[in-house]
Amino acid sequence: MSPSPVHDSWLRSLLKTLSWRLTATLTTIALVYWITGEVSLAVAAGSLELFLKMVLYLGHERLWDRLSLGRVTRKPAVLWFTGLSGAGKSTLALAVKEALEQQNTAVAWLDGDITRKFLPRTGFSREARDGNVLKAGFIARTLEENGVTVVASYISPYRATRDQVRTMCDHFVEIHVATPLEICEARDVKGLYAKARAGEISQFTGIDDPYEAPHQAEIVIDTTREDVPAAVARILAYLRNPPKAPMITPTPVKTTAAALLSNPVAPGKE
Ligand SMILES: Nc1ncnc2c1ncn2[C@@H]1O[C@H](COP(=O)(O)OS(=O)(=O)O)[C@@H](OP(=O)(O)O)[C@H]1O
Ligand SMILES: Nc1ncnc2c1ncn2[C@@H]1O[C@H](COP(=O)(O)OP(=O)(O)O)[C@@H](O)[C@H]1O
Repeated sequence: MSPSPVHDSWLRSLLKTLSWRLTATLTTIALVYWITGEVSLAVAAGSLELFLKMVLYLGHERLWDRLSLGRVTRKPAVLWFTGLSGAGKSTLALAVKEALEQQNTAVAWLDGDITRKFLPRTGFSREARDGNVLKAGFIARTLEENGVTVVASYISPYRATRDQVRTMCDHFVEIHVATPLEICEARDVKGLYAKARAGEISQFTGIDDPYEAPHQAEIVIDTTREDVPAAVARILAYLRNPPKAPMITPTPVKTTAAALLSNPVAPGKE
């Protein structure tokens, strides 16, 4: 059994000991007085018990803190949201992150719009996107290895690259945000579809760059049919109760940082 990452500090145990002892001792004093009608006996019993049981309780509490028996810990996962620009990846990823935090799950959100600002060589050529997605995948799997569940929202348009990230992670859940192109274009959250149609930006996914939909995503969400709370509930239900046999059995490939660094996106290919 792996050690639990959640532990109580000594101070917390001590405060719990004091608060419990106060409650329990006052109860004892009241009971002894009720049974015997003698104040001095009630106070004597309470005082003896106060010190003896405080020591016993603290020892007992620290012992239980060392045991993982019966502790419910969620296995970390990488929830990979893929889909067209404007499909709803970021909206859903953030909502899932917040829902998991409510359940005291350690969770991190990786989003293309954010990580592109600090990851090197993140253009929109095929090679640059592959590099971008693999780097994000590497960060995701490193977080996962350290007990953090990851919600990642990347267009990640190429099937083979997503499958490569799958092999890097222990528990990869591919979530296809399958909003149709015409809806994404009508939303045009950032005005990028209009620019792409006007020829002001090129290599835009769904317009003049391909999006390869997953063949076997664990979860498919069409945001025209399912609102955010319903989709979040379905994702959480999947995590609570994943299918016994995984739909896809990847061959684990532990891509190392060194391997990623030795295969960078060639400068000028962005
Ligand atoms: N040419 C082109 N194609 C697609 N997207 C473009 C492009 N230029 C800029 N953007 C903006 O970049 C965001 C996509 O970044 P990603 O890191 O998710 O892309 S990828 O996975 O590497 O393909 C994407 O964000 P989302 O709309 O949140 O998906 C766009 O805002
Ligand atoms: N059911 C839904 N799920 C997610 N987003 C939705 C849904 N219905 C409407 N939207 C809207 O669609 C837009 C999706 O934008 P965003 O999450 O930034 O997409 P992406 O990250 O895929 O580019 C947001 O304005 C969001 O409010």
